[in-house]
Amino acid sequence: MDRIVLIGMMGAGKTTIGKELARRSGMRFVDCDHEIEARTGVKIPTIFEIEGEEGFRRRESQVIDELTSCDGLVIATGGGAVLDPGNRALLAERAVVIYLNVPPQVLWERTRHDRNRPLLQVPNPRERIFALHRQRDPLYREVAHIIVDGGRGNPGAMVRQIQKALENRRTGPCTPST
Ligand SMILES: Nc1ncnc2c1ncn2[C@@H]1O[C@H](COP(=O)(O)OP(=O)(O)OP(=O)(O)O)[C@@H](O)[C@H]1O
Ligand SMILES: O=C(O)C1=C[C@@H](O)[C@@H](O)[C@H](O)C1
Ligand SMILES: [Mg+2]
Repeated sequence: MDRIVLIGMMGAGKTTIGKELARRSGMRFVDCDHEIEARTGVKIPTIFEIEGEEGFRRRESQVIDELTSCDGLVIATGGGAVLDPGNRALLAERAVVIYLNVPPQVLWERTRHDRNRPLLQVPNPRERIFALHRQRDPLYREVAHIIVDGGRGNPGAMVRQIQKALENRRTGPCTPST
């Protein structure tokens, strides 16, 4: 299937890894968050302010439906894309879904200085990351065809690991001939 979707928490590396994976695979990279910002002409925190999380999620589902209908794309989803059962079904059916699994402490270290994540604008953002991770980890696993440990290793090494896993899916794991 000529369509790859990256899922995982805020800060898991979906944008970083997705861009590099697309470059090396001769595919086009698209980021659902950026697509929503381009269509609305405002940043995500502004959408949350005006339309609430519910309004943002409606836009997110629309973009997921459209992008997963196009071929040749590496798609980075927003961290909450798997919350909606309809999104989960579309993703699992239409794409090879890769979960970038990163421990919450690492996610916290990567996102702590970023102001562009409305769900982290709370008195204790670290606790929030841990809670979101507990809630979402089972959903990411439910949808994923491939799970990669994204907490260690530089992005280049992770992309190679993903390419190998994709190749194994296509051809089956290599078994020694007797
Ligand atoms: N494998 C990695 N090793 C070290 N740092 C990384 C790795 N992957 C990403 N990072 C860094 O972590 C930060 C978050 O990465 P990125 O923006 O790609 O995450 P994301 O999953 O797209 O987050 P969001 O859901 O908020 O868009 C960036 O500063 C990036 O440089
Ligand atoms: O984890 C989430 O629910 C979110 C993650 C970001 O990618 C954005 O999609 C938005 O900030 C919501
Ligand atoms: Mg991103």
